[in-house]
Amino acid sequence: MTAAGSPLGPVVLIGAGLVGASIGQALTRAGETVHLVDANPAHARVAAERGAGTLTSVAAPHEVGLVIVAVPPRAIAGVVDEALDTYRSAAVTDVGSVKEPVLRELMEHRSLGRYVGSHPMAGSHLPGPLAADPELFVDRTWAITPHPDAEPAAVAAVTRLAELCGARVISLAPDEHDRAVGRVSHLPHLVSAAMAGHLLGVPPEELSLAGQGLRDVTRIAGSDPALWQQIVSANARMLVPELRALTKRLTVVADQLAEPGADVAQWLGDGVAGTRRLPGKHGRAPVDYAEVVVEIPDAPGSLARLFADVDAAGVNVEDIAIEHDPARLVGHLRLSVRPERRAELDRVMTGSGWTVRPA
Ligand SMILES: NC(=O)C1=CN([C@@H]2O[C@H](COP(=O)(O)OP(=O)(O)OC[C@H]3O[C@@H](n4cnc5c(N)ncnc54)[C@H](O)[C@@H]3O)[C@@H](O)[C@H]2O)C=CC1
Ligand SMILES: O=C(O)C(=O)Cc1ccc(O)cc1
Repeated sequence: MTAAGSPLGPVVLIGAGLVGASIGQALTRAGETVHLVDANPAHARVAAERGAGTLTSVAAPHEVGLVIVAVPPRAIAGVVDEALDTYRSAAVTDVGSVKEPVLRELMEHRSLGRYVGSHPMAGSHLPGPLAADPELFVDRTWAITPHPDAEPAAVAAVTRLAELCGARVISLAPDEHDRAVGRVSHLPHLVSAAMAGHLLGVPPEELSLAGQGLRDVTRIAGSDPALWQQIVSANARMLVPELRALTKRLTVVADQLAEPGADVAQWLGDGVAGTRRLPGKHGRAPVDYAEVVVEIPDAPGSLARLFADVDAAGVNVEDIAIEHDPARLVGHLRLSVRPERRAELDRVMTGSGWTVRPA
């Protein structure tokens, strides 16, 4: 196993899908040797072609420093179990979205000093190695969930893995982790799926009125249902009470609106207060950014020209979003900037010939 700060040693990555291949790319870029293994040989091949590691098998399994298991949740415990037997001095981690059930299953039949669970809090709605991105984890949180018997060297190796991927590490007990991600990741997924599923009953002529708000709320519902079925069922213990509490919150507003002259300002105000509790960029306090919306023609080179003009304005852009106009061949680029910089960006963009729309 590795000491803090030194190379991880040969790494074996089992599961070269979205998360696995992204980790492989980041580690390979950092100079580590990564051996790729996947039940689907095409995934391993694509991941290798995209710079996630090598398809050659490990010559000396006892020299492997770290094994990373990035397979779907249901397969994790079995694969970790086998990896602990095959790679007899390696630290072994998994990147699954739910930690406690995997630990409980493993603890039933073996000692686990070299196993430390972990979970990078970044992903995509697209599965498989074609969607992999070596930058996926940069500045994102990576939870490490050591159990009481975890060896310090194994914890150090997994911490180093997260750091080499550019992530910020936090350490949590497995069930604390599951409660937290149930609230901030799995419940939002179910809410998004509920809203999107509700659209099945909305006629197409009404859907043509949809704006960015509906797209924002339903974006994550487009993720792989086979993966999410496994995630939410593994974390059902934490999710069921949260779902019931959220259902009550919806019932409150339905009951209020059923009364003539209903006042739901307090209920909506709680929503505003909730958004302000989320940490801002890079974990800093949230800032209310101002927005400048610029119309962009759907033509090659437009975005590059636009960004060159934004750059010339000398205004730091904190976030961007692109919306497509459903009726015309234009897009709207929404630039978030600090409020005191909004007027200057508006002035420079208008002066450079761009159409600035009301935000
Ligand atoms: N998709 C996301 O946004 C995130 C997912 N995760 C977790 O990461 C893990 C992987 O998820 P994704 O990369 O999104 O899935 P994916 O479907 O893109 O990749 C999973 C890979 O594992 C392979 N595989 C399946 N069973 C295997 C086995 N028994 N042995 C070897 N390979 C096997 C599949 O062929 C596939 O290439 C899951 O446990 C998930 O909970 C964690 C953070 C984010
Ligand atoms: O849910 C989120 O906020 C994401 O950014 C994507 C994601 C999906 C599944 C995970 O286990 C972790 C992260």
